[in-house]
Amino acid sequence: MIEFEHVTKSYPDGTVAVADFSLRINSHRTIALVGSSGSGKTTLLRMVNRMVDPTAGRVLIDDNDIAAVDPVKLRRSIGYVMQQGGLLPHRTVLDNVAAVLRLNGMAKAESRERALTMMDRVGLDRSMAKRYPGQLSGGQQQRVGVARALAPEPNILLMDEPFGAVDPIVRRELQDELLRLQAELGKTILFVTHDIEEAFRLGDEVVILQPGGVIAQHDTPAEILSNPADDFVRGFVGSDRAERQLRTETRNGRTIALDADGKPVGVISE
Ligand SMILES: Nc1ncnc2c1ncn2[C@@H]1O[C@H](COP(=O)(O)OP(=O)(O)OP(=O)(O)O)[C@@H](O)[C@H]1O
Repeated sequence: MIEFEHVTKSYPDGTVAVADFSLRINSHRTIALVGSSGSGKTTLLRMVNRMVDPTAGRVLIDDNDIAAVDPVKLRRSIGYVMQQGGLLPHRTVLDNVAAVLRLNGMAKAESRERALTMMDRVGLDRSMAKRYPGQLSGGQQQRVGVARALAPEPNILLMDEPFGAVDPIVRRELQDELLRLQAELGKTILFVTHDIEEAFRLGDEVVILQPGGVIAQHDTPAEILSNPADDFVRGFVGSDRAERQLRTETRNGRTIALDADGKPVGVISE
């Protein structure tokens, strides 16, 4: 369990990135933090592995205040996937995936074996192991990033816009892959995105942020769509948009879903 208790982060230049933010994240859940640029998402995520320390308030993991935990040790125990993958360009894929294992003192042969298994897990062919990150597609690089984060078997996975830089089709594939992995692994995932569709697809719960890390709504996707807290949320999730306003119609004996413009978007299965 991760708990933010009244955390504030102000930077020396006076910017208050997050003010009095509280949130409890239960274990084995995927929480999507979504908000526009500058709403404090990255700041909050980085508080969990102490890449950012709050100026006030506390962050607890399993009831322990992480301010008392050595930051390097903490970072090695928590998976972290960044937008651009953050891979080491002059190290092979295999060495990238094995990097934290080696830092944690695992023997070379064992770490390489574990790294290959992780590559299998995330759907990367073993033939990629000897390549360098620059020789991979954007989607493959993100898979390497996920494999590397998962290799030390962390309980917590932090993901900061991990699929933001890939095209929509690959993005969808990577989202599916993450859903599949999560069903298998049951990690506690904190996922940052500015894309509400992605948040709804991946999050068991979604936290919609306003600037300053103010929580506009924290709920399940279904609850947010059916019961938006206010106009800000309504606008953010686009519940007034034509593609969200679905109606059904029966054609050729089947029930199809149409958006507000009458465009068919799917079939209702009985
Ligand atoms: N080192 C820093 N010094 C001063 N201000 C900062 C610093 N880092 C972040 N900020 C400010 O804090 C606020 C929140 O930034 P943060 O990166 O957490 O937002 P975000 O929601 O992740 O944005 P994005 O989606 O653009 O990444 C912004 O106004 C940003 O300019």
